[in-house]
Formats: sequence, structure tokens, C-alpha cells
Amino acid sequence: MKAPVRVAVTGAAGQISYSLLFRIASGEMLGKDQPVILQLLEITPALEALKGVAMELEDCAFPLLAGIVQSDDATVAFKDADYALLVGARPRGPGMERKDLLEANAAIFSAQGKALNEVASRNVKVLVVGNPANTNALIAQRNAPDLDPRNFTAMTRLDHNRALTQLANKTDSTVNDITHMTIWGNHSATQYPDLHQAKVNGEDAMGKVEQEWYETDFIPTVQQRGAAIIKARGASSAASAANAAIDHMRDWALGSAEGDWTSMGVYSDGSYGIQEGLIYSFPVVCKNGDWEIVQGVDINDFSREKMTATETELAEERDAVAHLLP
Ligand SMILES: NC(=O)c1ccc[n+]([C@@H]2O[C@H](COP(=O)([O-])OP(=O)(O)OC[C@H]3O[C@@H](n4cnc5c(N)ncnc54)[C@H](O)[C@@H]3O)[C@@H](O)[C@H]2O)c1
Repeated sequence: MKAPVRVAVTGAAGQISYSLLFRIASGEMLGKDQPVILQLLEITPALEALKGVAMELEDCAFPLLAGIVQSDDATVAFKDADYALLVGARPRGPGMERKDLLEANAAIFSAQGKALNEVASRNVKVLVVGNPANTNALIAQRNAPDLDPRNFTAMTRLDHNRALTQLANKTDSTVNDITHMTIWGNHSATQYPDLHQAKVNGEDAMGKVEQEWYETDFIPTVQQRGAAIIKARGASSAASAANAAIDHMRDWALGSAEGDWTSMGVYSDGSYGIQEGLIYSFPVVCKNGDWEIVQGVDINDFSREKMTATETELAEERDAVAHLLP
């Protein structure tokens, strides 16, 4: 048996975590041979609820669960963490403007970035799920100057997975037949789900769908899927978001599928002309515990316009919290 690794999860008494924690503890994220110590962070008023979640985790008697830490102190929850899934965030309250939401979360993610910087493993892999995920990841990263900026990522895997199923349904295939899906940009309604490189059974996806469907059905459906789920379910996506977090971390830790790529919000190095330093979703390949932006993807005028629109939104979000960035 391997030595246990430490997995920190914030917002651990929330909806997403209620699906996520049990799957991490059962080995679905890091493998069936990898014991884990769960280090759970919540705000003080939610510690009692967190205790209940921890009791349920205990009651599963997961062979791979080597310990549970519960705390409302980030420096306890992030201590020596090898993985950190930052799920907890401030939801948008009634009458709250987007700017207020950005600021409220900037306060949370700057404190968590500082705590990671102080106490986490120097190789900690950070996934930000809490919205606005890309900008929250940027804030955490900028507050952790001693950690490699590449260790901070934001989740667009749910968008990626949503796009796979939409295309599979349209082409009477299954998600297993589809490769090379790409989500570019922000995890928001400006994201650009790109089918130009996607393949269905090895053949170009764009040759199998109408341009009209692509522009007026596929793209808006993927962009607005989160809102559609809230409308139907009366609550935001939770199990599917947890599933995407598992997929994202598993691929990062253990490698993405051979001959394919995935989508992750990562530190832009200027690839595809995207402003350096933004946390932008790109096509990436993961190998040996590291990720790399796929180079050489053809960008046509249609794609460029959409990639720029979502880049502009991310730059605006960054500028709105600039006074809080070190
Ligand atoms: N990136 C994505 O694809 C994606 C998808 C779905 C949801 N989300 C986002 O994930 C976040 C969590 O969603 P949820 O449904 O689990 O929400 P939730 O409200 O059920 O749970 C959030 C939990 O976070 C806790 N929390 C708040 N501030 C905290 C802090 N500073 N430290 C630690 N814990 C804190 C809360 O007490 C709560 O228990 C939301 O921001 C949501 O918008 C992202």
C-alpha cells in the first residue's frame, strides 16, 4: 500500500462536497491503491454540519480513508496538503452585483492562497471550483508567491463533459466515440465550446453537424447549462460538478487519456495570444503529474472572436479585483 496523501477540500459541508468526498475516499480520484487523509475546511457556523458528513464518511469504512481532519482554520486544513479542492465560495445573494460577488470571493481566496503558501506541500495541486472559478484561482495564485503558478487551476471540466454529451446525442454516438473537445476561456456564459478539432469516431465533428445547430443550439446550450439545471432542479449542479472535479484531478495526477486532450483553466503563458497570467481554459494534455497546453490548434475567425470575448471578460474580472491582488 502507498503512503497516504493529504487532500484538502473547502466548503466540505456543502452540496458539491456531499458527492465529492465519498468518491475521493473510495479511490475514484487518485486510484484504488492510494490512501487519502481528508482535510476538511468549513466556516465556523457549518462545523456542526461538517461533523455529520465526517460521521457518514466514517460509517462507510472506506479502506483507503486514512484520516479525517475538520477545521475552520485554513492553516490547519491546508497543512502539508498534496491536493486542494477549493469548493467553498460565497454564493450570490439577493441584490448582489457581480462586482460585490467578485470582491466577497476575492477576500476568501486571497486568505486561502496565503494559507496554501504558508503550509501546503510545495507541490500542492490546487483546483478551484467555487465561482467565479477562474478569477478565484487567479487571486489564490497571486497570494501564494512561493508556489509555482502552474499549481493553480480552475474547473471547466463540467463544461467539457456537458459538451461531450451534447455532441454525442446529436450525432447518435456515445461519449466514448468523441475526442478532442475544447472549452476555451472562462467558466461562465462567455466560455467557448469549440467543435472544430472534435472528432466523432475519428471523423471531424463539424462535418457531422450543421453550422446552424453549432451556433444557435450547441454553444448556447453548453454555455447556459448551469442556469438550466438551477431552473429544473431548484439547486445548482452538484453531483455533476463533483464528478468533473474528480475527472480534472484524476487526469492531472494520473494522466489524461492517450491520444486525446481535456480542458482545464490554467495559467496562460501567452499561448494562442491569450494575455499572460490569466487563468484561461485551454486544451491540455496531462502526463507525469503535470499539464501542458496543446499547441498548434487551428483558430479560424469565428473561434478567434469567441476566444477574445471570453478573454476580455476574464481581464475585466481581474481588473475589478486588481486592488486586492498583491
Ligand atoms: N466550476 C464549476 O463548474 C462549478 C459547477 C457548479 C458549482 N460551482 C460553484 O461551486 C461552489 C460550491 O457549490 P455548492 O453547490 O457546493 O455550494 P453550497 O453553498 O452547497 O456549499 C458551499 C459551502 O462552502 C462553505 N464556505 C463558504 N465560504 C467558505 C470559506 N471561506 N471557507 C470554507 N468553506 C466555505 C459554505 O459554508 C458551504 O457549506 C459555488 O461557488 C458554485 O457556484 C462551480
